[in-house]
Amino acid sequence: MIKLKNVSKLVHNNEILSNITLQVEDKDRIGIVGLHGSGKTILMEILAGEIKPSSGEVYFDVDKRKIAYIPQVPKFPPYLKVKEILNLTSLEHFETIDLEKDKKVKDLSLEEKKKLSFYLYLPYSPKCLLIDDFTPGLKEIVKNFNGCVVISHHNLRDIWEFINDVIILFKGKIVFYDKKEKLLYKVVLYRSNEGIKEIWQREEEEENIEKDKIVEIRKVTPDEVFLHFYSRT
Ligand SMILES: Nc1ncnc2c1ncn2[C@@H]1O[C@H](COP(=O)(O)OP(=O)(O)OP(=O)(O)O)[C@@H](O)[C@H]1O
Repeated sequence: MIKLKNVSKLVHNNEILSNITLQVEDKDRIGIVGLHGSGKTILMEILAGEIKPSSGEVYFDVDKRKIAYIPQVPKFPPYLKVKEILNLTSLEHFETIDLEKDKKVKDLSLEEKKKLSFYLYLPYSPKCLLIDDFTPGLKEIVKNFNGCVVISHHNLRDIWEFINDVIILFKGKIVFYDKKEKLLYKVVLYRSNEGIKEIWQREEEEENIEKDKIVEIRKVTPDEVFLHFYSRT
């Protein structure tokens, strides 16, 4: 549905995305995680067709109006009321929308602005949902969305239940792109001549330390794995 091939982005001569290749298919649910400044927003803007890369190719095999893109901080005229914005669309059943219709944009929380952003796409029956920086209040929207989903966030914990695949960005590069289960690890603590040491292993692997040397086996969270292997300089 959306494909990026060898995409890079320069801003003021700094390469803030490098050689990104990825593919979002109809039923994919992808989480994009990375530390602050790793390039998540720029990548989401490219996936949404909002900005163009400096080099590489972007293919959209979908009507772009059907890509519901929820920016990190959606912008609407501050003094318009929710109902005035909804009136600009061909949306018919406002009553199903869980926002106060008489509230002005300036009085909405960030989460409410994100929801409003999503509702504006409803008349187009969106096929793909892109959320830049997930917030918990969007949970129901994500769960019930029928189509591809790409969510960026700075940790895996908050988005784990909604995604199947994970992309980890580090300094503008993809350093991990696979099924989320590949991030399930355990730490084996064992006795050695130099004291207690640890080894990180995939959860399903047999411990490759002699049994009588093992002190403890500890499950680690996917976020610990993300920080340990994929976010170090
Ligand atoms: N318009 C711009 N001009 C200069 N630098 C920019 C611009 N936009 C982004 N950058 C830089 O590009 C890098 C990636 O930014 P981006 O906002 O995509 O990261 P992010 O992963 O979304 O971060 P965060 O988690 O803080 O939202 C950062 O180092 C940022 O400072």
